Amino acid sequence: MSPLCEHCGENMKKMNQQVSVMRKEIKNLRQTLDGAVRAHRKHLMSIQAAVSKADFSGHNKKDCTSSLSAPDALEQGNIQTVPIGYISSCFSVKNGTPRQPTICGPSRAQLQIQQSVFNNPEHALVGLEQYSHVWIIFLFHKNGHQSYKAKVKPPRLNGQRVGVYSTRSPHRPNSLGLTLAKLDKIQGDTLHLSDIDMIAGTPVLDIKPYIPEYDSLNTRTGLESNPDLQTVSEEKEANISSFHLEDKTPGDEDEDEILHLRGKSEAGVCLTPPQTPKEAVSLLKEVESYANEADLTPPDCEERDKVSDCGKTEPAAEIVDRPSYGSDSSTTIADWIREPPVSSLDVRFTPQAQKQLEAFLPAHSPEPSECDRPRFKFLRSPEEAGAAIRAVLSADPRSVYRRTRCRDRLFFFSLDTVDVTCWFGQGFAEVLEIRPVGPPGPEDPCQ
Ligand SMILES: C[S@@+](CC[C@H](N)C(=O)[O-])C[C@H]1O[C@@H](n2cnc3c(N)ncnc32)[C@H](O)[C@@H]1O
Repeated sequence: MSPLCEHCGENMKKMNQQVSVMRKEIKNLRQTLDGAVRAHRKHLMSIQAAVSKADFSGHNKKDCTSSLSAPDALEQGNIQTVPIGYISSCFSVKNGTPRQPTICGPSRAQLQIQQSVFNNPEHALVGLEQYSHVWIIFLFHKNGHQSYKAKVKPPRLNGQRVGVYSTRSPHRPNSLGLTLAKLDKIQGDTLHLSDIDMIAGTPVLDIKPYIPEYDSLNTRTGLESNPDLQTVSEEKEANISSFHLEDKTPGDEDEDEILHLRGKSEAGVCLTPPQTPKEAVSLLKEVESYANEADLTPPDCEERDKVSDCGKTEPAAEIVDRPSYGSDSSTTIADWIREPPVSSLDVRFTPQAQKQLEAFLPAHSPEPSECDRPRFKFLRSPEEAGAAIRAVLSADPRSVYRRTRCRDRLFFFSLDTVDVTCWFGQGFAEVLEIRPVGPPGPEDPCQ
């Protein structure tokens, strides 16, 4: 017979059995809670990944659900890109499009920020009007195929092969392009650009202001050694961030949300493993409220940054004797960019082609639209169009294949609303015909 408890008179053995059942239940409960905490933590991470993606590519909250299924993807660099807009430009096909933005100044484009990316696309452009140039990061969407090779033959190297990463070839892993464009003006949600080398329909992934203090080594070298300049630059940066924080207008939902989330993340949330069920329950609640408010910065990111900054080791640089560029002794470029083996061409127009070009009306001419003269869409005058055509042709836009195998064939390209027909001789290109753009002709195997 088991002894009885001297306080309550209950059977001690029975009581011990009840205690051990309760212990088991507590253990189970703890495991369940641990599991729930782990699941919430995972959920939280996926939201963090989704929103940092929203921050990066312009997703808004309603679009984020699609990325929740790939929380680890971002960490591994596998992001799903979302175009912020599509280029509308004076170049409709690759053929004849300048190889770099500097080749043809009047090459104009517009970029309208998509309504699906920001509720108020024009808000994303506030402040950008203070810059004269912007970096455009885009997709070479008309590469035709996704294949790429480690070595390529840039047209300017006339058949010689170099590593793809020493070139600006469109055919590269990820098909990303980078253009420094002139920002002519911003109207609402639309950027008006010039000096571009992208064809119409190019999906744009990002825009960043061109800041010589950061982006040009010439200016950067000066900045490092000139404390006054550094102060100006820091002030400029401070102004930009305070502008972001203060210049909120009602209806600025996206910006408000991101600012709110950033503020919350500074408080952080403790994600150390719970030691007791009580801790687990309280952590669970914290995680739940945190996740519900979509607080999105990984709690350990500051820590990670510190570690990577401190532990950064520079790879040993290969010492190569490279000639410096111009007066700037800190910058070097490949010889073939400065002195390409392909020389620039003289460009001439036949009298007939010249006359045909002059018949075109400028984009904003007061002539009635029903007038039967053809009209430019982007270009401002026949002179500007002539300069653009000269610029394109003098850089010899032919592929190496065409230059060597189809030397005698006519070359066609479009610029704005103009179809250009020309031919190439030794050291020159001649424009034979200028016509308003028509439907595309049969595919030319040489193009
Ligand atoms: C050599 S790439 C340089 C582009 C950019 N400046 C860069 O460095 O990444 C420029 C050429 O890419 C081609 N191109 C432009 N837009 C394109 C697009 N959306 N898809 C495929 N090719 C394109 C045109 O033939 C143009 O001459």
